[in-house]
Amino acid sequence: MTTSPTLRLDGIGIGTLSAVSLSVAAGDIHCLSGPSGSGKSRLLRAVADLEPHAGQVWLGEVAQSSLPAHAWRARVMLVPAESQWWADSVGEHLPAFPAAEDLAALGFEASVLGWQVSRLSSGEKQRLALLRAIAQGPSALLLDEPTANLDDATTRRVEAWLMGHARQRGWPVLWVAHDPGQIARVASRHWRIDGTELRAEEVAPWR
Ligand SMILES: Nc1ncnc2c1ncn2[C@@H]1O[C@H](COP(=O)(O)OP(=O)(O)OP(=O)(O)O)[C@@H](O)[C@H]1O
Repeated sequence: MTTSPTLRLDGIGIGTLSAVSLSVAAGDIHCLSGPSGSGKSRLLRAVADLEPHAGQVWLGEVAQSSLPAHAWRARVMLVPAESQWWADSVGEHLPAFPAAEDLAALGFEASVLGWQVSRLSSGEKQRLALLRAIAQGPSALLLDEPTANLDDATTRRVEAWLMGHARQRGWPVLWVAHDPGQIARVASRHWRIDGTELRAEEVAPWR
């Protein structure tokens, strides 16, 4: 497998969405928007092999259907809007000690690893879910409104951090976003769900 694969959706059908096709190149970020309930999260779940769907997803030369679901999900990593936590402390969810620069970029010190999950705010959970996802060593990222609970300054920091990692590690990223400003800042392409279809939208020319 190549280290910097393209993520390709080929005729994905799920819920009311039919035959969604798009390609996200390595290191590139595409944003996905659309009205509430239009199917953004379900589309990401289909790409992550968490819901049955029509069509095929490719990561480079590897087809989703050729791998067990857990192996696919380890490569094509979904960070859902609401993260799940199963152990008591933050550190128990991480496979290794995170890089100091990643902790700092997300606004944490190393002591966060000893924090109880029950004390985390929504925004802390959201940032730590991102840290946990990248710690698994994915090859592609699916982000469902990853800054929804964050203030403006923190949002900008998280955007810069994600963009830097996507570029450096060659991840294709599919990112659900509602804010046109965010889409203009992070995305090279913008797809909008319109009924049963996905439409390409202009990305702001001043980007
Ligand atoms: N497993 C399922 N089976 C059937 N319908 C579902 C299932 N999961 C979600 N839905 C429905 O599919 C539609 C799309 O849901 P989805 O969560 O993808 O919306 P969304 O575009 O992400 O919305 P929002 O912006 O509000 O988060 C909704 O009407 C939802 O109720």
